[in-house]
Amino acid sequence: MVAVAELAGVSVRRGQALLLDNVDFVVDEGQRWVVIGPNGAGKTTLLQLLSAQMHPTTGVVELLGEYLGAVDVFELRPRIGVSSSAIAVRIPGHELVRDVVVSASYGVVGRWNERYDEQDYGRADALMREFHVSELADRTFGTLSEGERKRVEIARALMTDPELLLLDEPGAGLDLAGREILVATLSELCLDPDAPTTVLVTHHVEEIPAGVSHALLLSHGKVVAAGPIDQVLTSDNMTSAFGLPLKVGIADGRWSARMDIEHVPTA
Ligand SMILES: Nc1ncnc2c1ncn2[C@@H]1O[C@H](COP(=O)(O)OP(=O)(O)OP(=O)(O)O)[C@@H](O)[C@H]1O
Repeated sequence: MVAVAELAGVSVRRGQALLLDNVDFVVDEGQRWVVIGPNGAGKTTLLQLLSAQMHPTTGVVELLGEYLGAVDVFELRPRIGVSSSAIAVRIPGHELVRDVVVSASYGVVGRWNERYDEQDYGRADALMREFHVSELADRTFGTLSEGERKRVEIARALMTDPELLLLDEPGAGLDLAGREILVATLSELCLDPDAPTTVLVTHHVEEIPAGVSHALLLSHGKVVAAGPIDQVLTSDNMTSAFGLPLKVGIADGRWSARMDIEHVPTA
C-alpha cells in the first residue's frame, strides 16, 4: 500500500496547550477515513496538518510523498482538496456557482481575471452534475441553501482532481433533508473506486457515508483507536473517547451512538 499521508510521533503545541499529543496516523491510497472525537479533541488541528496549512511542533508529517518542512507547501496544496467552513466563508456571495467551482483550478476564491478553458468548464460541469447542483450553476452562491452550498463546496474541492480530499464537518448546520441528501452524495463518492483518498471529520456517526473504510478516534489530542471502522467504532472505544457510556451500532449501513443509560454512573 502507498501512504498518502503519514504522521509519526506528531505533536502540536501552542503555549501550554498540547493540541495533538504524539499522534501516529497512516492513510493509505484509496482509503476513506472518518475522524471522530469530542470538542477540542484535535480534529481541526489534524486536518490543518493534512492540508499542509500547519507544521507539527515535533514529529514528522509526510504528505503525498513529501515531508512538511522540506517541501514548498504552495506546490503541495493544489494536490489536496479541502472543503471546510473556513474556506466557504471566503467565497463571495455574489459569485456564480459555476465560477465558485471552476475557480478552484487557480486556487482562488472569487473570480478575477483568470482565463479558464473548455476543459476546466467541462470538468466543473461534470462535478456539478455528480453533486446534483447543475441546475444551480447560474445562481449566486449567496442565494443557496446550506445543503446546496455544501455540495457546491465539495464539487469545488474536487476541481483540481486532488490526490487527497479533506472534508471538515460537511454535515454541520444541515436540516434533516439536507443531511440525508449529503450523506447519499458522499456515499456515492466514497464508494467510487476512482474517487480520491478521503478523510472526513464529523461529530455525528449518523453522518458517516457508506464506503468509509477506516476510523480514527481522537480525544484530548491523543489517538484512542485507529483502523478498520468496525474495529474502531465500538461502544468501548467511543465510551472511552467521549467519557460517557455509549452504545454504538450499525443498521442498514448507518451508524448510531446513544447514551447507554443502564451504565450511567450514579452520583
Ligand atoms: N492557538 C491555540 N492556542 C491554544 N489552544 C488552542 C489553539 N488552537 C486550538 N487550541 C485548542 O486545542 C484544542 C484542539 O482544537 P481543535 O480545533 O483541533 O479541536 P477539534 O477537535 O476540531 O474541536 P471541535 O470539535 O470543537 O471543532 C482545543 O482545546 C482548542 O481550544
